Amino acid sequence: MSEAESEKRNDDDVIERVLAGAAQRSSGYTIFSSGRAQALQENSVAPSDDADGEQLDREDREALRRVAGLSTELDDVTEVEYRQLRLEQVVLIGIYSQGNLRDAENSMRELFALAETAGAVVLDGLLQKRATPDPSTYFGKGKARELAGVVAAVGADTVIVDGELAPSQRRALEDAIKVKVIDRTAVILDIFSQHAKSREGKAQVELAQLEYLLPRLRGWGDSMSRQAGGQVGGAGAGMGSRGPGETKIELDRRRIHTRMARLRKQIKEFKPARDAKRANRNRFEVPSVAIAGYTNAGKSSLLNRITRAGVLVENALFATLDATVRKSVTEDGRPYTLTDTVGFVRNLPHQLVEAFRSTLEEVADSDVIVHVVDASHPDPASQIATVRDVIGEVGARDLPEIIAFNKADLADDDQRLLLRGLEPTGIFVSARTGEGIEELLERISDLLPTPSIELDLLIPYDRGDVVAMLHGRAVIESTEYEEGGTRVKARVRERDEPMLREFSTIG
Ligand SMILES: Nc1nc2c(ncn2[C@@H]2O[C@H](COP(=O)(O)OP(=O)(O)OP(=O)(O)O)[C@@H](O)[C@H]2O)c(=O)[nH]1
Ligand SMILES: [Mg+2]
Repeated sequence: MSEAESEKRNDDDVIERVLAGAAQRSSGYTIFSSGRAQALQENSVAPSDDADGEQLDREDREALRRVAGLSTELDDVTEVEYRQLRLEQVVLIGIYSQGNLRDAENSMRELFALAETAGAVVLDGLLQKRATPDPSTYFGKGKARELAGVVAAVGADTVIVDGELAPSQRRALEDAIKVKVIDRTAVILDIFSQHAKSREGKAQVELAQLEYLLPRLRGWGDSMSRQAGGQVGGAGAGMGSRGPGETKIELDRRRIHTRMARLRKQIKEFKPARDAKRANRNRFEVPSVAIAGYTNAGKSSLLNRITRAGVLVENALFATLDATVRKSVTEDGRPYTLTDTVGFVRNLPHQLVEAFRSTLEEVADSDVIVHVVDASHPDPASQIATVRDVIGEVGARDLPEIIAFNKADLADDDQRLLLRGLEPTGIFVSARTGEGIEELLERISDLLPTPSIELDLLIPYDRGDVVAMLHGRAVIESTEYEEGGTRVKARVRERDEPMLREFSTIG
């Protein structure tokens, strides 16, 4: 089989897989074991803080053990274009420049957690000092060769780059190190595709995957059409560029475009239902609290602690991908909703920012934002900044925000001091020990819009809807059943008062 033919076949597999993927992905297997979850929290393979690139390199290599017999054969390298990470043995690579080593290390740690979450086993992590990525091979030719040695030595079958790779960079790097190479975006997309539950979520993730895949279709026709460089139609492309490869790629492109169009249409069709749901909530105006924050900060755990809702908690990134709404009441009996949201992450692939705008819109709609921050994280400031950026993007910047430093049980005095400095009004809480939860609830209660208008109402028995509405949005002080209907004493919000006037027994 010629090279072009084999690539063609491979493209075929890939496209089939992505297009058919949604169904398989929903089959609901669990990929997290408690053992791995532990490793995430400990950051056991993560580089130490004061190391430079060389040390990191050495230390990590010494700490590694190769799992025999599991490495993938080299033949597989070109086999899969859109790669799935599951259970792959990976080496992480990244670059850092003068003065941002710490940042690069933190980002690397996060990539480590992302890779584990996607189901890969991380064998090594390497950071190279260079101001900008090499345009052709990302790492530069010499370093790429060294990397090839490390990869072979530890028996990795995949390299993950902490950054975004141009399709051509990825190809060149792959040719140099002889194993498949993927970037951070691909890892995040993979996690999202494994975790999306709702039909809308799945459609959005698939769309994002196809968007990502499209410019990365590898094949003869692809490189040829690039050579033809901007000439119109096929006519100027010249001899040899109109082979079966090109036809095939074009065909695939068309199929992908068709599929994408259908997904976009589907997603559009979900919108009215979502808006109706939201409008309904607005009509009944139960005040709402959104729990937002960086991925793995403990948002779902906090929601569980508050409502005992049993929301999926996992020591993994992006455990929550669909917004979960729970009801709660304040001390003085005012009902409100609590919404768990998808976690934020830096460099969220732009395809996904758009895709998850819908979940984030929940945040923009809320009355109060509880911004959960992992108190045990080495770089809380940049996590806070990332989350605030996204909050701003969805137009929720002016909403009251409560900073909750979660995992306070893991923060020592120094860390607490540092966090205090960052956010003097932040509350230390722990979903695990229960520390600070009372204070958090009080703060929420203070910030929620309060019903203050006292009403004494007599509601006819055929107006059950009004009674139900009151239960949703007012503080009910007493209910009695009289001859003329239900007598309710309640406190309501100012803006609800006019429509209740007709049932008022006073005035
Ligand atoms: N020690 C400690 N661990 C916590 C605390 N709260 C949460 N965790 C752990 O942190 C991990 C992440 O918790 P989740 O509640 O799933 O975090 P999340 O913010 O909802 O994460 P995503 O949905 O993935 O964005 C889990 O392993 C929790 O057990 C806490 O107060 N203390
Ligand atoms: Mg969660």
